[in-house]
Amino acid sequence: MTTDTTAQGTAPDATAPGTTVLDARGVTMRFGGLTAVRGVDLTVGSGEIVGLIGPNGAGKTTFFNCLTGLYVPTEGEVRYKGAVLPPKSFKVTAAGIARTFQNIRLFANMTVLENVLVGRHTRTKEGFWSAVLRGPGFHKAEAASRTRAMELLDFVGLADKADHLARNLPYGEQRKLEIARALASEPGLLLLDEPTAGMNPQETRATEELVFAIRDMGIAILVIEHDMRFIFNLCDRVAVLVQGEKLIEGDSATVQGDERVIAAYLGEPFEGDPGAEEAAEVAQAEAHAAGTRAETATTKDTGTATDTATDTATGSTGATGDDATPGKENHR
Ligand SMILES: Nc1ncnc2c1ncn2[C@@H]1O[C@H](COP(=O)(O)OP(=O)(O)OP(=O)(O)O)[C@@H](O)[C@H]1O
Repeated sequence: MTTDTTAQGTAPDATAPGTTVLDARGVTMRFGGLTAVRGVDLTVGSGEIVGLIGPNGAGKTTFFNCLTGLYVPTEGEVRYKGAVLPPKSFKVTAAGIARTFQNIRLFANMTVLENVLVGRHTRTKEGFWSAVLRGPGFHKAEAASRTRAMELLDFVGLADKADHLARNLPYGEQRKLEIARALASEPGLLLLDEPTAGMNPQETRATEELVFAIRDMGIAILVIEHDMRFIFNLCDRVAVLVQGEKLIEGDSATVQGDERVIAAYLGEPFEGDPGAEEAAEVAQAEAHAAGTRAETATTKDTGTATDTATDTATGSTGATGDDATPGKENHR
């Protein structure tokens, strides 16, 4: 991966230091009777990396969707560089906000380069007739787009795979390609939804470097992630959502030291805490799994390799289904 930001220069939509790039106020999103996000305020300034964390179902992705025009908030307002966001995702992208998705959304049968070129369409001014007639303006614009797309692939470390089909890339590289495609729209704010999900520790570390390099290009970043180490290493500020509401916001030390965050993620729940119910369910599943293992051990005189492998594969937490998927192991 290339992280030499001097080679990449400054992003076209970079903002002067100290400016508020994103200003979300009182964002509420209801789905029928369910309030997924309730009155959330959040700002992201230029040069900042802000983290958004919270247990499963806390409303993080819904909040992201409210920032990108996928959802129109039931209440509240979102401003990007002072202007209220348009209620359509392609207009939000054109305004300068790009995102990646929790579930990778690439064009699997297109090449790596073509995927990045798709991301550039909001930045090319050539119209329909220019494309049909393929005049000099079109060829010039196309060449410029390809050059920029290759620069971005070089930046994320995928230049040598430009001609590969996206579906043939390993999982970690598909995530990088998603980031390159998002950068192709030349954003001033990049929203990353679980960028390290499914990655091994080395890939996670490389992603951390990549995000710092993007920040150094002048792009503000808001990131959702369940990997706490990644978040606290990376972010200038972290906001915690629990049951749709912002529980706390602050620097890494403040958030890590907050007893409600510790209860929701790391330790014992305390009465009335919004994460208490979930933590209690996990504790119950752990107790159940421990009981089952103890019973198995007493009914068998000799342990076998199969027993050990099964215990390891199912995990000591008794996690199944979604909870056992990569990237979900830090949901506590
Ligand atoms: N389109 C929708 N219609 C109805 N309910 C929804 C919709 N999208 C999300 N929800 C609900 O809103 C709540 C918040 O979901 P959301 O996906 O935003 O949480 P999250 O914090 O991103 O969770 P995770 O960490 O598991 O991705 C959940 O109860 C979810 O079931």
